[in-house]
Amino acid sequence: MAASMLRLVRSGRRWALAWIDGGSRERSGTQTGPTSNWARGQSSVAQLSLHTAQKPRKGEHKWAAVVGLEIHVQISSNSKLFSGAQVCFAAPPNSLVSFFDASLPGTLPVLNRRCVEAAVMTGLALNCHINKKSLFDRKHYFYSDLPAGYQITQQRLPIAANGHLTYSVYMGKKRSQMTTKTVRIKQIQLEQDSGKSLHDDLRSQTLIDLNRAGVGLLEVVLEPDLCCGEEAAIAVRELQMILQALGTSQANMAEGQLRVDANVSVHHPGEPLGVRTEVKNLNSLRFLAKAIDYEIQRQITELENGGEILNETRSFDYKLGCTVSMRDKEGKQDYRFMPEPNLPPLVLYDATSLPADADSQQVVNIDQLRDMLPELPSATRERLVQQYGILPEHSFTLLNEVGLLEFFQSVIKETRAEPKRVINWVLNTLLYYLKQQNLAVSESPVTPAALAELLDLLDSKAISSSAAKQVWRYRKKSIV
Ligand SMILES: Nc1ncnc2c1ncn2[C@@H]1O[C@H](COP(=O)(O)OP(=O)(O)OP(=O)(O)O)[C@@H](O)[C@H]1O
Ligand SMILES: [Mg+2]
Ligand SMILES: [Mg+2]
Repeated sequence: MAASMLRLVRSGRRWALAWIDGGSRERSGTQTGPTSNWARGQSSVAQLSLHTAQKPRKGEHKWAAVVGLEIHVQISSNSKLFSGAQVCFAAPPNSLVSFFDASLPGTLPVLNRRCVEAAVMTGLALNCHINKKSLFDRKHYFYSDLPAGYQITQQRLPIAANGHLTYSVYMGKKRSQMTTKTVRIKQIQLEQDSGKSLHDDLRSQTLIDLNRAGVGLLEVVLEPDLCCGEEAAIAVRELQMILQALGTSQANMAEGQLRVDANVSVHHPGEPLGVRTEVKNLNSLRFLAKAIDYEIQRQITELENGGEILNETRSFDYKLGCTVSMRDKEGKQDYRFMPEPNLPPLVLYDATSLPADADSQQVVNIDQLRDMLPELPSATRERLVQQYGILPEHSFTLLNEVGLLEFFQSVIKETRAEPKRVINWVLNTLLYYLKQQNLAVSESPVTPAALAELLDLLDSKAISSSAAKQVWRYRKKSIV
């Protein structure tokens, strides 16, 4: 035991004293021995030891990434969560601000029924338990675009909890096998959005726009069940389609109606989860996937080089393609949660609890909202497979590409050709071409009617398949 040292090492969020002998393996006072999980390397010191002194045995040093998302969804509503001020994207700064939104003393919150209904419908669509009683809390922090100094949210008892979201990914070596996966939903809470800070670098000043202050948000908190950037992006895309089908949010990421905070950690399979970092405010699926994958790689490299992961908040620099530290989270952020004194508990009803003399305008009835749920993307896909005999993976593509399902259905309506032939042309010819040209479906130079006509000619054997391809090439050239 020539070079033994007592070092402070980290295990998850805790610190402990451990012996490091000769840089090979650490021992702690409570758990010793070569097979102890704790000793096998949660800490950065242990990683360093294993890497410098011993060559890892095959398969011993695999890392697993763990990703949990917090998704902020702007509710589609004409007015804000607690005030009558209008909600509108890109209105002139500070033109949509009520006294309450600006936190003038003496103003009180009045809960927006539409936002509550949107939360219940979203919760039902995501297989959540809807709490018939939920509570509002104040979450305090200082930021110049938060005039009250706190955000009203649902910390203790949210409106919905314990749901799940199902999504499908391509797996296998050739990525040809579609697998259905599930991510658990911890909770959905109603909360206020903050205002916006506009930094004017020329004059070294920050301007505040309170139009967004108080807009109703749903925070959808996912359990840490995802494993990489691509999977996270697919799950968020599925959620986005569900919200759009419900009409509870337009969920347009470019307009900030859906923003994601990605929590990322790495650990060795079978060992406790690692320390997480949180990459804030990702507003595109591409950046979400990139930020997560970058962060996973950064953490692995950091740990393998003997460093440690701090529980910190980071942001994604999309120009450089990397994440950068914003602030250390651990210990510093105490939100001093307290019950919101100006809002009573939010009570919802269902058939079993609805009082006989209840005024339907004054109560929110969960069963009534369940009956109003529209067809959700998973059901639409199943219907398409059944109705048209197309492959399940084709039904995914039809829904994923904005406007493609409508295009496909318009062609179907106007042609005698078999749906299977239509789907082949829509996916392999039209979509392939649009992707090459970087065009949206709505920008397609070929209309559904033109494609239907072409497929009719093909169907009636008036033209051969190679002639149809020629017509296609000519048609798109003549229009572009
Ligand atoms: N070890 C971990 N690795 C990756 N993600 C994790 C890990 N532990 C928790 N998470 C994820 O972190 C998120 C925690 O979100 P939550 O809203 O509960 O708390 P918060 O981030 O501390 O608070 P805030 O809302 O202020 O950001 C969840 O999405 C959860 O799945
Ligand atoms: Mg959160
Ligand atoms: Mg968070």
